[in-house]
Amino acid sequence: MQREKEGDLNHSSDPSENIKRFLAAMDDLVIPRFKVSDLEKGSMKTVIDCLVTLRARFIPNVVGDSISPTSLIAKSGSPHGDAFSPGYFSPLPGEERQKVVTDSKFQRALRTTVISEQPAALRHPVGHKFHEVFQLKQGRYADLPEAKISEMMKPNCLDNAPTQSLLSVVNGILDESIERKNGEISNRVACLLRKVVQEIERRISTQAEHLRTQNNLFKVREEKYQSRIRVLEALASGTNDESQIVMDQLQHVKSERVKIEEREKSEEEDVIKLTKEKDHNNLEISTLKQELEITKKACELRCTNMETETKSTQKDFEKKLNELEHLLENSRNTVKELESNSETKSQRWNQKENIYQSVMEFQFGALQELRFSSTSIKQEILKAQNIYSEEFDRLGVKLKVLADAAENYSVVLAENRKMFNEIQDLKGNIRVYCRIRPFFPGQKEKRTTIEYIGENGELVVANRSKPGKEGHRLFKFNKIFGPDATQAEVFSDVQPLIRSVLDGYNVCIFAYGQTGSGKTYTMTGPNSATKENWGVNYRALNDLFDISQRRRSSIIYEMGVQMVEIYNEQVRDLLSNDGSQKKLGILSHSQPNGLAVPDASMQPVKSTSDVMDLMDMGLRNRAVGATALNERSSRSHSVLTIHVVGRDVKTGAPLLGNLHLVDLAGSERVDRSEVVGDRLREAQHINKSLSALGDVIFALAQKNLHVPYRNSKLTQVLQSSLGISLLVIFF
Ligand SMILES: Nc1ncnc2c1ncn2[C@@H]1O[C@H](COP(=O)(O)OP(=O)(O)OP(=O)(O)O)[C@@H](O)[C@H]1O
Repeated sequence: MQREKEGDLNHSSDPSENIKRFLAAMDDLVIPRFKVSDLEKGSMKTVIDCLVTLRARFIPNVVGDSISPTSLIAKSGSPHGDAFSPGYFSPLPGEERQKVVTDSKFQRALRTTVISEQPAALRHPVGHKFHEVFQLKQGRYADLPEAKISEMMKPNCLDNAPTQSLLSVVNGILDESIERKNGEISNRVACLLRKVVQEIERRISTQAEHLRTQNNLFKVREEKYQSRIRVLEALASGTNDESQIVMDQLQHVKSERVKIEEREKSEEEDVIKLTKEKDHNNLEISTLKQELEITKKACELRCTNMETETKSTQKDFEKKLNELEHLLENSRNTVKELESNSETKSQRWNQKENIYQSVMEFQFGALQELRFSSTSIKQEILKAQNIYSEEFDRLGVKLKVLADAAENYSVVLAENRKMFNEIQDLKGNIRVYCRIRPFFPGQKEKRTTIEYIGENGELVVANRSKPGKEGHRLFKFNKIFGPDATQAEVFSDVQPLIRSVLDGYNVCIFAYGQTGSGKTYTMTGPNSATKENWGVNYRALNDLFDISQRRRSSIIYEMGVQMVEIYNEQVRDLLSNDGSQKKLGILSHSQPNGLAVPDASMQPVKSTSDVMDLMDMGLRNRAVGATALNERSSRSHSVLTIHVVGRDVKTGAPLLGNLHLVDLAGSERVDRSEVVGDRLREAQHINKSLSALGDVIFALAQKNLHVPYRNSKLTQVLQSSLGISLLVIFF
């Protein structure tokens, strides 16, 4: 085919040969083909199918009917168009295609006449005759023999004659008649002329018909093309929108590309950085590898050690395993024993279970009884509840009475307090008790000077150096405690006065006597005293806190302690923490709170133990010196003052009371103590202050207007309390 298209010069001039070559080409292309006999029979269906398939193979995009026969003719370009005539390529079916085939033959006839009339005329016998007619141009048509004209007049004789030849015949006849001047034409020529003209007319009408058909076809195709154009236009407009979207996308892609480029740049930088890091890491890895190598070697060494250890351990394990197996054997034996024991135990448990079962049954019976009794108890409880509610009502009434009584209690208490203190007053503001110290071990009791101890405080002391009445002296005291009197008995007479302190009175308790006469013993107690040996101080303080605790619902008390010593007419603080021995000043006028030495430390106390701790501290600080009479003789007055501040809970009225516990210095005569120098001076100060105290007490007892407080530091310190105090003096 290609060769045919390219106008291969080797093609044969024989059409049947050409058809064979065509069919061979079809076989090469594996296209279903027609047979030569089909062409001979005129059956065109297989031929057309073959050609359609061929066309579809080589021109796949062209629809069958879109190719006009003319275009196919032009394409074929073959001068031997019998096998490849335009009609064979036409897709028109049936009659129409047949027409086209016919028309094509006509056209071919016309064309061959116009373009190359000679070869067509040569191929057809009638054409040959027409050639001969044409050759008659030099002769005359009128002179044609009748037989020849008759042959030309035969039907179908002119069918294959070229139209140009026919027209030449007509022209020739007409020219010939014009040349004859008279215009006559023979009948034979006229018949020939008519025949030729009729053939020409027939051909023209056929051509016109064909043109009409073609025109219709073209119209139909035009409409088709128009609709296709519209579709394509629609598609083109759609394509515009799409192209716009594509442009946007392209823009977006460009921006994305820029971003990607930037990212690539940063990634490149990262890559550089990473490469550096990689180098660094590689370096580290190489060092690590070296370390690893070293470690590996060490590990190998360790492994070898461990292997040796493992072997030894394995041996140990094997030994232990043997031991364990032995133990296991023992254990098995034990288990067997235990199993037999457990068997006996289980039998015992079964027995016990039976016992428990019977006990349970008994308990169940008891439970039933308990249930009965609980219901009866419930009833009793209900009864009791009723009784209780009645009782509560009655109690409420009684409680009201009690509340009323409590209202009056504080009034009664105040009255009671007043009466109590009046009784104390009646007993005397100043009480002087005498306590006789027992003989020390080794002293002869026959050498006693005490002749008589009366019931009412009379004491007769014998002075054996003086004869007669002068040898006996009578002393009168509020009470005399004999050598056998206990600490508790001594305190019992003082005890009521402690209560008065909490009622707002000032109480002074002195211990007066010679060195070694038992002042400290009476006031404090012996060294490391037990509760039984406690002196007046401890017992008084204990009572003070006890009573204050009992009264806390009506009066709240706060207590503070001061402890000073008067040594050589100088006042020192015994409770100072810094241990300073600074001299303290004394206020000349009595203060409402009873504080005569304001600069002395005031330590708040909440319990007896607090005070005891402070007293221990004070006693340690107290100046103690040795004399011929007593190794532990104190030559200073110690004054322990408990300041009590009370506040009535209801009224808020304040209460101020002071308790002075005074352990006076030894009152022995100077000549007897056989002291000189500093000791003599100490003794003189002591005697002077004791004498001043005696004067003050005498003036108070006599109720003198003038009381000489200013004669000693001792009386000055106690001035605020001595005037309105209850005084107790122990001799
Ligand atoms: N009633 C008593 N019963 C038993 N022992 C006593 C009694 N009174 C005092 N003593 C003892 O007598 C000794 C002297 O007593 P204490 O120290 O109390 O005398 P003092 O008058 O305080 O002497 P100073 O003036 O030196 O302080 C102490 O050993 C004491 O235990």
